[in-house]
Amino acid sequence: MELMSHSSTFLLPTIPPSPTCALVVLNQSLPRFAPLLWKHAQLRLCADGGANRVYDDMPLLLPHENAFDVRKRYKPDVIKGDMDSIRKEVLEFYASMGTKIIDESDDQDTTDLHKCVAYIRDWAPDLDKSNLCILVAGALGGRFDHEIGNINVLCRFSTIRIILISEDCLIHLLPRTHHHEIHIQPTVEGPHCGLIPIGMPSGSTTTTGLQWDLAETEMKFGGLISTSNIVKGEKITKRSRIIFFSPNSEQAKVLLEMVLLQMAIAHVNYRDDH
Ligand SMILES: Nc1ncnc2c1ncn2[C@@H]1O[C@H](COP(=O)(O)OP(=O)(O)OP(=O)(O)O)[C@@H](O)[C@H]1O
Ligand SMILES: Cc1ncc(C[n+]2csc(CCO)c2C)c(N)n1
Repeated sequence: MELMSHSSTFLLPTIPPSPTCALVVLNQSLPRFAPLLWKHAQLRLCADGGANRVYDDMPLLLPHENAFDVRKRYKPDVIKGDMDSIRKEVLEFYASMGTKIIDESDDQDTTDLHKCVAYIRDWAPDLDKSNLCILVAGALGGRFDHEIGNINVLCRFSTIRIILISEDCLIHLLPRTHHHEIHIQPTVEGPHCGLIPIGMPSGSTTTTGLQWDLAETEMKFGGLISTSNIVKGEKITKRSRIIFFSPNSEQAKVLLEMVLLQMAIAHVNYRDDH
């Protein structure tokens, strides 16, 4: 089974050379490091009411700059959704600046995030999907039905790397088709993390690098799931690693949650000069 590497370099101020990043902004308060994610992304989308958040919150995150200048600079490439949440003035502002508006109000069976991920998938049909990473800002910590809907998008597009990000943590799927190596960025991530089986029990999982490692352990809802786990302390200058083996192809996909260090994120963001 192939090894898949994960590393949240998009949380650091230096631009990572790869992979290609797309950003989707959802309809929740922008995390304070939103300008950094925006800088790293080659394509920026707002899911319906997410456009209100960019319009309202970006100037608040950059209080020393003129609000109109900030709005002009942080112009989404695409606004897509069923358009029942975006304000008229916001729609008109971005439309007049050349943002592509895609109204899919006819589709009331998929979420606005789903619609945006489908757009990104089709945007670069020739791009090797292992080189694409979709960052989703504002995906967690809000309404529970929306949160679960956002997690369901990870499962529906399980061959695409999608990372759901909130102010406090980020989560991504560890597909059962691969072994996984997770590089922790100790200035912004950890030490807490969780491994959560999703969809069905995870028959047998093995990890190294955690305080409570799993050794061919079954995880399932109603049984053991790995919450409040800790990445084993390594020197802060050294990148920590978790190795995660999923040897049983019948087992569930597993969600990895990494807790984000608030202060360090703020520090990264303050140093960001866009
Ligand atoms: N409170 C929330 N928590 C988590 N995600 C959210 C929340 N609100 C919105 N989202 C995400 O942002 C996207 C766009 O939000 P928006 O409010 O425009 O959606 P919506 O479909 O109009 O929601 P609804 O009609 O259920 O209020 C949603 O598809 C969802 O992925
Ligand atoms: C069984 C079922 N439950 C809920 C909805 C409603 N719904 C799901 S996604 C969506 C679009 C939100 O922008 C809406 C309204 C549905 N269609 N089918």
